[in-house]
Amino acid sequence: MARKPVQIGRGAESVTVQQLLPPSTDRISLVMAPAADRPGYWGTPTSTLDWCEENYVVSYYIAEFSVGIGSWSFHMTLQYEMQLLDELPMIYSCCIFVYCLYECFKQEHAVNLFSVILLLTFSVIVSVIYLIWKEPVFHQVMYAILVTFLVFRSVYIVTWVYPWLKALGFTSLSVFLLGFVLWNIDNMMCDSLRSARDILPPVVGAVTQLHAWWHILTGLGSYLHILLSLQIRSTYLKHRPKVQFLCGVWPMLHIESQKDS
Ligand SMILES: CCCCCCCC/C=C\CCCCCCCC(=O)N[C@@H](CO)[C@H](O)/C=C/CCCCCCCCCCCCC
Ligand SMILES: [Ca+2]
Ligand SMILES: [Zn+2]
Repeated sequence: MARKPVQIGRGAESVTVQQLLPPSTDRISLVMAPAADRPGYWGTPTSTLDWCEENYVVSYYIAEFSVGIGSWSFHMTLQYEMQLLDELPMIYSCCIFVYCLYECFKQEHAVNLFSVILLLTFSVIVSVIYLIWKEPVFHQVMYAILVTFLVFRSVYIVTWVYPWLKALGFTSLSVFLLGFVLWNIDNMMCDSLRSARDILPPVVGAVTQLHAWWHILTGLGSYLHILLSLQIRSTYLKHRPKVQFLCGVWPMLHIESQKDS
């Protein structure tokens, strides 16, 4: 698991071990031992998770560099409210993707009220439980369940319905799973990674921020998964979708306008 903030005391009066040390200790520790967290603008972390990336080492205002508005606010501040902005939308967006992929072979404009209510209820229950029981593993398991539903449905569709979409489906899955592997290594081998960063040149050290790779790879994997969902749905609706590569590298979906058909 990611490290939980080491805290002395509770609430507003609490301080981290690092804050009790004189500023010079911080600098010495950079040479003598794995780089340590520093105090920063946003105060003591109140989030229930604190990732392996050393806090406030690059900027006094940013605890951890990251991506996306919710994730960026969480990593920048390590405040509990911002953590919710990062984590709860994962559940909501994943529920939307589950709905799309399980309802993709329905007529245009059809709405399955039962699925909508089921997924809405799931989202509300997960949110309420997570607001009361601040256990990150609970959120992670709920998210993993939703991703597993997506994986099984995608594998079914690319195996039995549209086999020509196998490459896209399995690329999306592999990229996402590679991100998950790196996320686990970052959590389990944090001390070794921090020690390595102490002796590596800064640019090489930055590449060992595996949580950042998790964000890059899940971002890419999710993008490819959305592309796959769009392909499936528009193929079903006979819109003749085609994956085209912007500048020869970036995959995008091209759908011919209705009057061309
Ligand atoms: C067939 C391909 C499947 C791809 C699925 C794509 C699903 C996309 C769904 C939502 C997109 C949002 C993802 C962005 C997440 C950004 C937020 C984030 O990473 N926050 C972290 C902190 O910054 C957060 O705390 C991390 C939580 C990690 C939870 C780990 C979940 C485990 C995933 C399990 C995968 C199981 C695969 C099972 C295969 C059978
Ligand atoms: Ca950290
Ligand atoms: Zn993150």
